[in-house]
Amino acid sequence: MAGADGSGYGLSHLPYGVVMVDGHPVPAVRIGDHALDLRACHRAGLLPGVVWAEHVDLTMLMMEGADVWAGVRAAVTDLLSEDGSQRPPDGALVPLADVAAPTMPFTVADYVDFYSSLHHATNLGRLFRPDSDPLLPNWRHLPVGYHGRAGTVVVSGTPIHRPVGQQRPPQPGAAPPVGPSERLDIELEVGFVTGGLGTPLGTAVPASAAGDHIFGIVLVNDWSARDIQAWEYQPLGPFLGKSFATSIGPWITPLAALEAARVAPPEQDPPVSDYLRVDGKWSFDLSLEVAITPAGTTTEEVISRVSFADMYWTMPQQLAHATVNGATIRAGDLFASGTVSGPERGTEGSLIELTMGGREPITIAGVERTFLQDGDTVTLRGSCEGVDGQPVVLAEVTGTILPPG
Ligand SMILES: O=C(O)/C=C/C(=O)CC(=O)CC(=O)O
Ligand SMILES: [Ca+2]
Ligand SMILES: [Mg+2]
Repeated sequence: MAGADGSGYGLSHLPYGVVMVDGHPVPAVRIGDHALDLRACHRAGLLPGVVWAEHVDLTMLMMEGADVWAGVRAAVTDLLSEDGSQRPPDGALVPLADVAAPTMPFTVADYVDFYSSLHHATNLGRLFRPDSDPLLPNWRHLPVGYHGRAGTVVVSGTPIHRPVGQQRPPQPGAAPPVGPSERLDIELEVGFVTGGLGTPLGTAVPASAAGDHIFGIVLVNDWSARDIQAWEYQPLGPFLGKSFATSIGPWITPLAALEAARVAPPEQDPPVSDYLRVDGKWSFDLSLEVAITPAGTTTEEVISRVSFADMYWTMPQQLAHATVNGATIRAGDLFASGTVSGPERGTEGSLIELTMGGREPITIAGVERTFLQDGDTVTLRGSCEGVDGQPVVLAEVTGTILPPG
């Protein structure tokens, strides 16, 4: 479509989301600064699949499975191409400025967060467990993860209340204080969302079949209260320190839009178990960044830039691992990568790393920070190249910190 080239939302991208049409949420595809109303296109008989387009979000499109996703993408590409065989129905192309704020694009079924960056795991191991090896013995053998809270996954733009919780006592044996987190942090992550009718209980998804199950990807901010986390997490892992909110982008980038960004994953040493072996270019060369606008200013500064390409564990390995015990996956399951950090200073995906555990404040837009203050706004961004050489811009994820609710 005219004007979409160069915007990050051209014909080679076509991410899925939900927009409000006459006060009703409808599935849509973003093209430039417009949304294509997929319900209107489906009602006009222009898109495959059965009833998904009448649903309030993308969950039923996700359930339709990979053949319908490919068919919808081909049909939408044709509708939006200058030389396509069909035109969108009248009124189906809506300026984004005319639709309400970003809407949650799907109903999150289950939410898992991995820990797949070697650099992040090493940095956090040093900070949380200074007296042991930073990487625990399992780390290079399986993609470590935890189950998060699906109901508190929110769309970009949702304000985030500072969590209250129990924290480590000032000295051993003293009562733990309860109060607002003073070490509120972010985690820069990339998540993938699965689709299909659901796998039967007791069956595993082979790593080689992952592509059939992955609907698309979104940027994720796994907000983390480090003081609550540090006191609660042993022996069962993060709980309330991360369950208060997780933010995702409003537009889901289809896997098909990432073909030109595929790169070979880093070599894994020692070799992994058979069920975790996967061939092909399953890493993605996405350029990611974290920007903060400190409270009381209007100036945003980028505090970290990192590539997603050298994550140690890949999406097919994460999916194969999450199901090797026979656990099911469903449409709308969200699997986040874990914090994306690189090896150098300035490539860390969290404040706890950027500030060495809060010991070395950084200056953001002229303001000193260790952890987040009320009124700070955090924005995550990501992009790569599309198959036509045009940019593919992942929907940004933003959130402003509010005092405890
Ligand atoms: O090492 C730890 O105990 C804690 C790690 C995290 O907080 C990170 C986490 O949520 C997983 C990730 O984002 O990589
Ligand atoms: Ca995380
Ligand atoms: Mg979270």
